[in-house]
Amino acid sequence: MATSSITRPRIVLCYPVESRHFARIEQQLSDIGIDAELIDAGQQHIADELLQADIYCGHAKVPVPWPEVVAQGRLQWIQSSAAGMDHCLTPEVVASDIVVTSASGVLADQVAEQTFALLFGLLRSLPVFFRAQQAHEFVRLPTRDLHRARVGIVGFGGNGRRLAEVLAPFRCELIATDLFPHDKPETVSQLLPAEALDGLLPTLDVLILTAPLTDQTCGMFDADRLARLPSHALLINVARGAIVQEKALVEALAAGRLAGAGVDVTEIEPLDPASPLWDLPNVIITPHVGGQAATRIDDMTEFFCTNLRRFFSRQPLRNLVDKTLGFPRPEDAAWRIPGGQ
Ligand SMILES: NC(=O)c1ccc[n+]([C@@H]2O[C@H](COP(=O)([O-])OP(=O)(O)OC[C@H]3O[C@@H](n4cnc5c(N)ncnc54)[C@H](O)[C@@H]3O)[C@@H](O)[C@H]2O)c1
Ligand SMILES: O=C(O)[C@H](O)CO
Repeated sequence: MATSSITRPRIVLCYPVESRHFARIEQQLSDIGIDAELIDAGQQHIADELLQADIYCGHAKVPVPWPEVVAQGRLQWIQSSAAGMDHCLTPEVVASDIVVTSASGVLADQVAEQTFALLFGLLRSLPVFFRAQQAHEFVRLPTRDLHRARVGIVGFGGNGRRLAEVLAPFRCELIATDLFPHDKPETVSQLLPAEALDGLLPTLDVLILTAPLTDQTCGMFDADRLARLPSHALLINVARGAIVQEKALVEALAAGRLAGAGVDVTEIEPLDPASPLWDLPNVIITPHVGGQAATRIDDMTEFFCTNLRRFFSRQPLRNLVDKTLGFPRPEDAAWRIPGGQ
């Protein structure tokens, strides 16, 4: 882990903090006796600021000159304000000594609510009813329930676990798969290894994706895998678009081999206005807003404060990213500690 022996650390923030978040971080530093230079970079100055930063907390999707920043040798720690590390783990960062921590699970409440909205929107046929409403038509058709449904969750980290807590009271059966299938909570009937996925798919009514985008998950839902789902199944993707091959998804939905999809994320964002996904009647698209609810900045700031305290007292950081895996190992994940403290 990086050392905390910097004389006057320069901490650069690049996520949309308001003055109260800035003040909260200053207070945290003062509480632990650290005299630091705290800078709210904003996106315009991020490149210049990062060249002189010891610690960075923010999004990696901003134009960061990572090769120069890494070559400068000053940056010790990146606290990503995103859970997904796909924009942060550049080859230079991976090869460097820079410690990287993610926001895994930090946005779990927000993502669970988004998933809930997409799932119930599809189960209760809201796309059909919205269109009928616009046409002033009183259309009635059968709707579906969540209770008694079998719901698969792929990726059982911070988001998957919180989602299971939110859905369990509906008395559906929840079955999760994970690369590290440990610590099974009571919310799920089974926590299976990732390899069990293909056997699970034909038994599901709903499939929810909450895994990170990695070499292993990229494109993993191709036509063959989608075809394993029953034709009445619904697919919800609140993870990363590239986990699902969009062309295969469109074909499966259009042919009725899949009943519906709710996607907060797409292969390319923004989604191309010409994409056939827009016009499918059984699809709800939201523009990658799952983790964007207003409360996220408060939650992110609290999490950064926790890790700042741990960094300067040389305790292991929460959500330390295993750069080879592309996400934190379960033993370092914030979800293992209530409140992530
Ligand atoms: N829609 C949004 O706005 C939004 C918000 C936050 C996160 N995300 C996405 O959701 C992902 C998950 O977020 P999180 O906070 O739960 O992260 P996390 O790191 O806490 O959890 C990811 C889990 O997926 C598991 N996993 C990895 N590879 C797998 C595989 N091949 N099969 C099954 N499981 C696998 C990991 O072991 C881990 O338990 C992020 O990586 C990010 O891409 C999207
Ligand atoms: O990964 C995340 O936290 C969200 O998708 C925002 O990038």
